[in-house]
Amino acid sequence: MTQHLVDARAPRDLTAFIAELPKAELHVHHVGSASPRIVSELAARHPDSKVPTDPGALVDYFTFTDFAHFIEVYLSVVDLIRTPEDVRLLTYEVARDLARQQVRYAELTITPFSSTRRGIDERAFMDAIEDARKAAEAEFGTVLRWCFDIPGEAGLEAAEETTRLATDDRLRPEGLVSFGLGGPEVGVPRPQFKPYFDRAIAAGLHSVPHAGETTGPETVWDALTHLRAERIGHGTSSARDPKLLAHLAEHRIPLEVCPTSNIATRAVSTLDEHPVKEFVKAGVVVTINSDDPPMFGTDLDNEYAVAARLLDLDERGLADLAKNAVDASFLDAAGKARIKGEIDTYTAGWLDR
Ligand SMILES: Nc1ncnc2c1ncn2[C@@H]1O[C@H](CCC(=O)c2cccc(C(=O)O)c2)[C@@H](O)[C@H]1O
Ligand SMILES: [Zn+2]
Repeated sequence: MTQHLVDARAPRDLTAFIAELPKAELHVHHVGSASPRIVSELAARHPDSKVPTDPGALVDYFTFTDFAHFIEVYLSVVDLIRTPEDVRLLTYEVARDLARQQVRYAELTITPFSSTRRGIDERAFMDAIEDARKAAEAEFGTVLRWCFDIPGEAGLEAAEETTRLATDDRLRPEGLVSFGLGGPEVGVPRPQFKPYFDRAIAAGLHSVPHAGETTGPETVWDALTHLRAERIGHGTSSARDPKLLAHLAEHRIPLEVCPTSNIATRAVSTLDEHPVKEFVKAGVVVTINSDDPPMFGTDLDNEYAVAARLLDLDERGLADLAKNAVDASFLDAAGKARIKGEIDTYTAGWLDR
C-alpha cells in the first residue's frame, strides 16, 4: 500500500506546493475514505468483524488481486458500519482528513442502499450524514456535497431503493447534488439503469456514473447516451476510442481520473501506462481524484503528485488541474469563483517567494 505513495511523490518543492494548494475532490467514496484510524475504531466497536483492528495489518488486507477482490474487501468494511453513530463518525472524520489536505469542497459518493439493507434506519442515516456535513463545514471550513450511487451489481432492487432515497422530498438530504452508479461493470449493462437516472435527473440531480473503469469505451458511450452523464467516473478506456475522446472534448464532459486507484484494482498495469496524458492531448477536461484513498495507499495530494509526473506539470499546471476540478464541480458560480481565486492567490504568492 505505502509503495504507491513513496514511488509516486513529486520532487520536494512540488510536494510542498501541492500540500497547501486549495483543492476540490470530485470522486471519492464515503466508506472507501475510512482511514486506518477510523477502520480500527469501527473494528474495535464491532469485534466480530473479519477486518483487522491493527492499522499495520491493514496494509496487507488492502492489497488487491483484482477488481472483484477489491469489491469483496470494500464490502467487509461496509459491514463495519452498523449504526447511525458509525455513519456520523465516518463522515466527520473523512471531512477532517480532506480538510488537512486543503480540500475546500468535496463531492462524496455515498451508497445509502448498502446501509439501509444492513438495517440502518433511513431517516437516521440521512440525519447522520447531514449532521456531520454541517459540523465539518463549521469546524474545518470544508464544504461537503453528496452523490448517491447505485451499487449496480446489487440489481434493480438497489436501483429502485437508491432512487427513492435520492428523490423522496421527505428524505433527500440538503447536501445531495448528484446521482451515480458504481461497483463492477462487467455483466452490469448501463442502459438498464436509464429509468432510475431519468427520475433522479427530473428531481434536479446531476448524472455522474462510473464507466470505462473495468470495461471498454462502449460503456462510456452507454453512460453518455442512456444515463445522460455530465461527468464520467474514471472513463479510463475512453483512450481506446478517438471518436469518444473527441466527443468528450467537444461537449466538455470531464473525466474523474483516479490514477493510483486504477493500478491498485489492476484496471491499468502500471502508472506509466495510464492514459491520462492522452486525455489531455485530446483536449478532454481532466480532473484528478483519489477514489478510495486509504484502501489504495494514497491521498489527493499524492494523486496530484502522480499527475505532475505523468503530465510533466509545474506549479501553474497543478493550479490549472485544481481549477479544472472546481469548474467541473456542482458548486454554484460564487463558490467556484471563491475557490479559484484562492488557488490563484496561493499560486502567485508561492511563485513570488
Ligand atoms: N473504484 C470503484 N469503482 C466502482 N465502485 C467503487 C469503487 N470504489 C468504491 N466503489 C463502491 O463499491 C461499491 C460496490 C458495492 C456493490 O457492488 C454491492 C454489490 C452487492 C451488494 C452490495 C451491498 O452493499 O449489499 C454492494 C459501491 O458502493 C461503490 O460506491
Ligand atoms: Zn469510484
